[in-house]
Amino acid sequence: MRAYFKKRYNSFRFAFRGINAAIRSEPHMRLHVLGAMVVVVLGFAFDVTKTEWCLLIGCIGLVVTAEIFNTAIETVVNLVSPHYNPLAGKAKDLAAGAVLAAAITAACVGTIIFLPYLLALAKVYF
Ligand SMILES: Nc1ncnc2c1ncn2[C@@H]1O[C@H](COP(=O)(O)OP(=O)(O)OP(=O)(O)O)[C@@H](O)[C@H]1O
Repeated sequence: MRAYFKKRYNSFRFAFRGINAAIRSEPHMRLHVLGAMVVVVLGFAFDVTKTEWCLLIGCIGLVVTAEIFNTAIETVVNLVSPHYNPLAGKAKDLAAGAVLAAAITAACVGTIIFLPYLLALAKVYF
C-alpha cells in the first residue's frame, strides 16, 4: 500500500516537473501563462458569471495543454530526427498547428465574453 502511494506521489512529481520544464524552456508557454493571468484579472475586474469563468478556465487549460503536448512532440522529434527530415518537419508543423487552433479558439471565446463588458465600460466613460 505504501509503495502504491509512493508511486502515485512520484507520478504527480514528474508531471509537475514537466509543467515546470515547459514554462522554463518555452517562451511561448510563458506568453500563454501571462495571457492566462490577464484573463483572470479581467475576469475578476468585470465580475464575469460562473458559466463565463468555466469557459475562460477551459480555454486556458486547452491552450496550456496544447503547448505542453507541442513541447513534448518537439522534444521527441529532436531526439529521433536531429537532422532535416520532411516527416520531422511535418510532425512539428502539426503540433504547432494544434497550439494555433487552441489559441484562436481561446481568442474567439475571450472576445465574445469580454467585448460586451468592454463596450459597457466605454459607454460609461465616453
Ligand atoms: N528536423 C527537422 N526536419 C525538417 N524540418 C524541421 C526540422 N526541425 C524543424 N523543422 C521545421 O522548422 C520549424 C520550426 O522548428 P523548431 O524546432 O525551431 O520549432 P519552433 O516552432 O521554433 O518551436 P519553439 O519556438 O516552440 O521551440 C518546424 O515547424 C518545421 O517546419
